[in-house]
Amino acid sequence: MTYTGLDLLNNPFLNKGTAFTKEERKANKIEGLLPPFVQTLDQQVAQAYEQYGKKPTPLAKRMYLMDLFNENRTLFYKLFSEHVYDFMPVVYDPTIADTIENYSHFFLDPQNAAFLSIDDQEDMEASLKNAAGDRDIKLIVVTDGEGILGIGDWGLQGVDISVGKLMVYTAAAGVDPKSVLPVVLDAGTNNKELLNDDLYLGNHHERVTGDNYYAFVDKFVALAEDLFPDMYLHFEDFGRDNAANILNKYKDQILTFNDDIQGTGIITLAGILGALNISKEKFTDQVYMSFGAGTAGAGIAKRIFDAMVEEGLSEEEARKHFYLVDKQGLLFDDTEGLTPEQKPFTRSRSEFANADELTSLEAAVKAVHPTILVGTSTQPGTFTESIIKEMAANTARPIIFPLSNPTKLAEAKAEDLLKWTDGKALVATGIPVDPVEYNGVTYNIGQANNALVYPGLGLGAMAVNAKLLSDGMINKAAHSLGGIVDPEEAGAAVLPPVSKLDEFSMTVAMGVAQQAIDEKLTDAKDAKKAIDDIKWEPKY
Ligand SMILES: NC(=O)c1ccc[n+]([C@@H]2O[C@H](COP(=O)([O-])OP(=O)(O)OC[C@H]3O[C@@H](n4cnc5c(N)ncnc54)[C@H](O)[C@@H]3O)[C@@H](O)[C@H]2O)c1
Ligand SMILES: O=C(O)C[C@H](O)C(=O)O
Ligand SMILES: [Mn+2]
Repeated sequence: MTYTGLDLLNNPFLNKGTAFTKEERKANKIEGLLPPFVQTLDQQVAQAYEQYGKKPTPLAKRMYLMDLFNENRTLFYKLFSEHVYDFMPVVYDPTIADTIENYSHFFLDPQNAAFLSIDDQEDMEASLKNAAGDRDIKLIVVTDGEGILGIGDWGLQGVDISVGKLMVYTAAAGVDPKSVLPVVLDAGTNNKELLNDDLYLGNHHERVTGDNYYAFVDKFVALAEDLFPDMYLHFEDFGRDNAANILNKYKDQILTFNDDIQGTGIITLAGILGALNISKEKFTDQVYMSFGAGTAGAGIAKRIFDAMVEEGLSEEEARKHFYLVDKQGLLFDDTEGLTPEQKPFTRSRSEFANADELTSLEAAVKAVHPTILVGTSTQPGTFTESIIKEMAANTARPIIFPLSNPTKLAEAKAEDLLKWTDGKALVATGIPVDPVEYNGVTYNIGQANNALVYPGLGLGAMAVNAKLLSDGMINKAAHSLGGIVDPEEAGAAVLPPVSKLDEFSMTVAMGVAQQAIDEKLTDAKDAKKAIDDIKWEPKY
């Protein structure tokens, strides 16, 4: 289809704004619809960056960038690619949390998303077709908004996480923005604030659950597969009761990925391997404690467990290294309300003289002496000074990752963790953190956020159009992030810096694509060529 006139200027995938040449303006019936001076992309970028710099807050900056995104994707991504480090916390986490909480009130533009309602399922096929238009969709990020970051149920407003995750795919890994589709499944919301808000743009009823909910998800997956057969389907921020069920249902049938379970597992494993490169300790000697054992917490534990088994431990031996702490305290095999994902990692009460007292993180840390403590609890400030000092008293280089997002929910601040452990802690955080000065050393803080890995993983899998996302491909991604940071340098980070996100996304993509070829999950033969062929760059 050829777009001309205002249809062209209003199409963000094709619009070049003031960069349309005189010839293009004539040929496309837009002469006189733009100021006469023809700009280069670089001039447009300079102008946009100047305006960006004048916005007073991260939220104002994000809203300005979203305007740009709505107008002209090429310009948006050119600017983003030149300022990845600065823009990540503005475009993505943590600022995205503010726009999700206020989505209905801020609403201006649907951003080419598909809004699928459980109440209008007969429209689903048309909705997906309408949203795709004449674009060839290769990547969908879908959410139902029930477990947005750690801020809970935001119903339809969660669509912003689908849009935001996709932005990072393009900025980090060069996924063609024309080939992506953000989707929200609106099954209702249990957020009272939204249900009582006349301006809320989603379904004003409680969440539909059980068979009707799963039938809705099934219908979406089947239609999306049918309409877009080469698609990579990324699930994001589903609730704890559904996320793993959905992944388990589809992962052996289609090319699909759950970011909170698998992406977080990969980046946390990579961070632990990075930390052990610094401390020179052995992976299979570690004692792992998870605080918060929901979608992410249990997903991470499973990945670390699988890696220990790959290192040669039997499953039984490996299991002995894991301790999960959730609302109930340390999880035992007879604890009430265990999820299926928690069950493999529960302990027996007979292992402890004081098992009934292990109902808090502090008691569990005292009893177990973990060497690794990962927070995915959504409970801010819960890694207290006394807990961290207790941990540090029993291990030389405690590995401590407070991963709950956004910033206001983090279990601890990196600078406190370093101070409380006299610089010994090996820290990574979920959100970006500036380097910490302590006792004359500059500590770089790794960001253990799945955004460091899902773009490369997805690009690699999409480039070769893999049949499935295998454990081997996932494992390869986790092992692709080493070798970038010099572990001998004082204050070295446990993960590579976000400023090199585009570079190491390619390493991840190459590893993943090659693994798919080796496992015969694709007809492609040449990983590099497949990636070069699919990779998009922002230029006119
Ligand atoms: N850094 C990353 O890449 C990354 C990735 C995914 C999730 N996360 C963060 O992890 C957090 C959890 O996300 P999720 O998707 O697993 O959510 P979830 O709701 O599935 O899990 C949260 C878990 O924490 C538990 N919990 C709540 N209060 C607790 C308490 N007082 N003590 C102990 N446990 C408690 C809940 O029972 C639940 O099991 C969020 O803040 C999210 O932003 C970070
Ligand atoms: O969105 C993020 O920043 C990471 C993660 O997927 C989360 O849910 O917190
Ligand atoms: Mn998430």
